[in-house]
Amino acid sequence: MTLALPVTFALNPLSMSAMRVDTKVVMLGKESVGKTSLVERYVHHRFLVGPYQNTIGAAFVAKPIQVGEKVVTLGIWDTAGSERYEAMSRIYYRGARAAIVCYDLTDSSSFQRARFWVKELQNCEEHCKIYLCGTKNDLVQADRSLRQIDFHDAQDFAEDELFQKVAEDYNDSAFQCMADEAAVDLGQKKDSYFYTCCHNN
Ligand SMILES: Nc1nc2c(ncn2[C@@H]2O[C@H](COP(=O)(O)OP(=O)(O)OP(=O)(O)O)[C@@H](O)[C@H]2O)c(=O)[nH]1
Repeated sequence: MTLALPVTFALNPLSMSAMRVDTKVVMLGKESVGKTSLVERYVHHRFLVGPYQNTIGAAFVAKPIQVGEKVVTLGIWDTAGSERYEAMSRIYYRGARAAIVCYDLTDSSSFQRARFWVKELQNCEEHCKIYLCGTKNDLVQADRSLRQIDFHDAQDFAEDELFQKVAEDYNDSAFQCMADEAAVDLGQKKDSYFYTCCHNN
C-alpha cells in the first residue's frame, strides 16, 4: 500500500483546519534539544547538517502512517523551544492528543525544561498522552562522560508521575462515585500516560 507524501508548513494553527488529520501531536522541549531533527529524520529520512537554525513559532507537518490495515495521519506541530516563544507554544499544544516532550541527554537544564512542560500539559491538557524522549544518544554513546541525565533519573521521573497519576485518577474516580450519588456531572475522567524513549540520530 502506498502512503501520501508528507506535507510541511510553517504557519498559523488556525489556518490548518481545512487539512484532514486524524490526531494532533505536539513536539515540546528546550531549544536545540533536537525536536526538528527528530521530525525531519522520521518524516523526510534526513538529518540536516550545518549551522543550527532555531524554529520560529512552529512548523507543521502532516504524516500518514500505516497502522495495520489503516492509515493514520498525524498532524505534527514542531514548536520553538526558546522561552521567548513559550506563550505561542501554549497555543500549539491546545487540543493535542499526544505530546513528545524532548530533552537532550547531554544537557541537564533541558530535563528541567521537560519537567516544566510535563506539569503544564498535566494541568492544561488532560486528554493529552505524554511521551518523554531523551535525544542525542549518539553523543553519549561516543563519550559516556557527556551524559548529564542518568537513565534511572528519567525512568524515576516517568514512574513517579505515572504512580502519581494512578493515585490522582483513583481520587478523581472515588470523588466521581460520591458525586454520582449526589447526581453531579463532573465531566470526563483524566487520561494521561507516560512513555520514555531514547532517540539516536
Ligand atoms: N549529535 C546530535 N546532534 C543533534 C541531534 N539532534 C539534533 N542535533 C543537533 O542539535 C542542534 C539543534 O537541533 P534542532 O533539531 O534544530 O533542535 P530544536 O529542538 O528543534 O531547536 P529549536 O527549534 O530551537 O526549538 C542542531 O545543530 C542539530 O544538528 C542528535 O540526535 N545528535
